[in-house]
Amino acid sequence: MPSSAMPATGRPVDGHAPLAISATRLRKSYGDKLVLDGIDLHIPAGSVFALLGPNGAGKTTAVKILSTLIAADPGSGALHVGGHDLAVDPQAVRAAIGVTGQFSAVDNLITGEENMLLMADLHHLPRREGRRVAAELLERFDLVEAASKPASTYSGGMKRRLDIAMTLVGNPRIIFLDEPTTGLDPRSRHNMWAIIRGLVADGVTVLLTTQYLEEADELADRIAVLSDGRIAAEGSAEELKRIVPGGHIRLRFTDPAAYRHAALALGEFGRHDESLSLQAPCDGSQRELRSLLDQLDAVGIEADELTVHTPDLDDVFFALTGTGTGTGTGTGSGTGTGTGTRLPDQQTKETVR
Ligand SMILES: Nc1ncnc2c1ncn2[C@@H]1O[C@H](COP(=O)(O)OP(=O)(O)OP(=O)(O)O)[C@@H](O)[C@H]1O
Repeated sequence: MPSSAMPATGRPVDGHAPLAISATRLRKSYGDKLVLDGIDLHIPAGSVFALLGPNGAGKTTAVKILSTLIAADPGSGALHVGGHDLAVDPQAVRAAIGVTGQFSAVDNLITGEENMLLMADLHHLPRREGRRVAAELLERFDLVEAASKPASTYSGGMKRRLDIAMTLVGNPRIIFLDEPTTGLDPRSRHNMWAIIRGLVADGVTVLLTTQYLEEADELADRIAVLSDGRIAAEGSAEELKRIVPGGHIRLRFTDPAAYRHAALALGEFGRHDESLSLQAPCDGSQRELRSLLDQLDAVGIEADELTVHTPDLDDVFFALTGTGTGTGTGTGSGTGTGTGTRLPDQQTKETVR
């Protein structure tokens, strides 16, 4: 969507969805450390937007600013959330949003239900309404059985669910989720994804930060890759994957002679002598695959293993940060490894826009 079609007011233009969050030239430094170097974010209502980056990239800082917890630096452009100007009416922004941070808001000393009722009190819900909302959310987040037990006895996944349920007590239409699945096991992570999808189906806008490439790929309509305080690339997962040439076929042999013949037939590229494997660039299309197999057939060689790798977000990240290739993680569908791929902490920047 062109940025000219995205006003900061939250109103729709040219039939586009209204913007739930809009930030221009968002800047933040801590002392002489520049954390956000003038980033732009335009997030349509009812969508999931992922801020993706390694430790220290500035994801939490962006969330803290947009949720009014800390101020942006002077010199930042306009910042609007829920149609409200952060500089003019932070109270209205607070009323429109819910925030689940990396550090849980759950009080471990009281029960899940008491935590929920406390939130209902904070939102000034009448007692009966508070009980109704708490019961509904405990049910929705599969916490009915645990509701009368102290939160200290909950697993990490249960605590995270309670945390989000508490965030929803005020029925926010915009939710910030700061690394919602960090530290969760694969099952809890998938449960959390289902919860997030449910929120979006209800029309809620979600800004989530994550270090997991797979999570952004699974959930987000749009993804911004934060690198060195700037957005190195932004787009849908598919758009981002198109900017990198990560596709290849990997052929593995057990017979060294067959390996050498295949290497000669295919033009000696992508040799890994130790593992007796060859890697040939391929866009994953039937035509390219057939052509490569025809070349092998012509010299009467059969590989013992053949895998097709299509570009995934690993490739995007490595291309954007110039840290090598993310080969070997997305074999087959190219959509991840099942447990989530975490970004490396160290990166160097290479702008690809
Ligand atoms: N209050 C603070 N004072 C000084 N430096 C800070 C402060 N808060 C954050 N930083 C620094 O700003 C940088 C960005 O931190 P931030 O927490 O926004 O990163 P992040 O992308 O959310 O990382 P993580 O995935 O580890 O949470 C880091 O280098 C961090 O050390």
